[in-house]
Amino acid sequence: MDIRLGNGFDVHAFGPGDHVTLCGVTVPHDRGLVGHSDADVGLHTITDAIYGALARGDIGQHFPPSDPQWKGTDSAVFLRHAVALARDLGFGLSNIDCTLICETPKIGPHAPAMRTRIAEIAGLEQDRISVKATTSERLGFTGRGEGIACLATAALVKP
Ligand SMILES: Nc1ccn([C@@H]2O[C@H](COP(=O)(O)O)[C@@H](O)[C@H]2O)c(=O)n1
Ligand SMILES: C[C@@]1(CO)OP(=O)(O)OP(=O)(O)OC[C@H]1O
Repeated sequence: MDIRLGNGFDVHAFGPGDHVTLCGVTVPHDRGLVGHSDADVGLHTITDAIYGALARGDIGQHFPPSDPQWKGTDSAVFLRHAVALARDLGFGLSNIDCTLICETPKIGPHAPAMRTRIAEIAGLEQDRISVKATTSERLGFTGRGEGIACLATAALVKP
């Protein structure tokens, strides 16, 4: 059995808006997230973790921020691409663990919907997907409420 682990990390800054999109779920908020795509920092991080496990670059190499065709794109497109690449290389996803880092919005109430949405996009059972959150105790850029950071790990298995 061939087991691969990958990690991901991403950050998006807050900007004007009335919601954020996190792990495929719309969360009402007093600000939005700035990005070339829909700025879904959760899905970007998970996507990068899968590319990392496969040693196939990162999200910006597959979907360059300079390319206008990705403007405003639903980040499900990126995650589906990474999962399909894994399958093409003979790997299945074993599990995903993701931690969102922000003071606000509160993630806990939305975590079940986020797990459901990631499961739909990735074609994986919900009990193989974890969405967690932490503040940074008001320290640093996340602590000052300047943006949201995310960490993720993905495990891939080739039988
Ligand atoms: N944006 C967030 C941040 C945290 N949580 C939940 O609160 C718990 C306590 O956070 P600390 O940073 O004080 O450890 C954390 O374990 C999460 O359950 C959240 O839902 N949304
Ligand atoms: C998702 C992409 C798509 O162009 O753009 P952004 O939404 O800006 O996100 P980021 O994580 O900064 O960069 C990766 C890009 O691939």
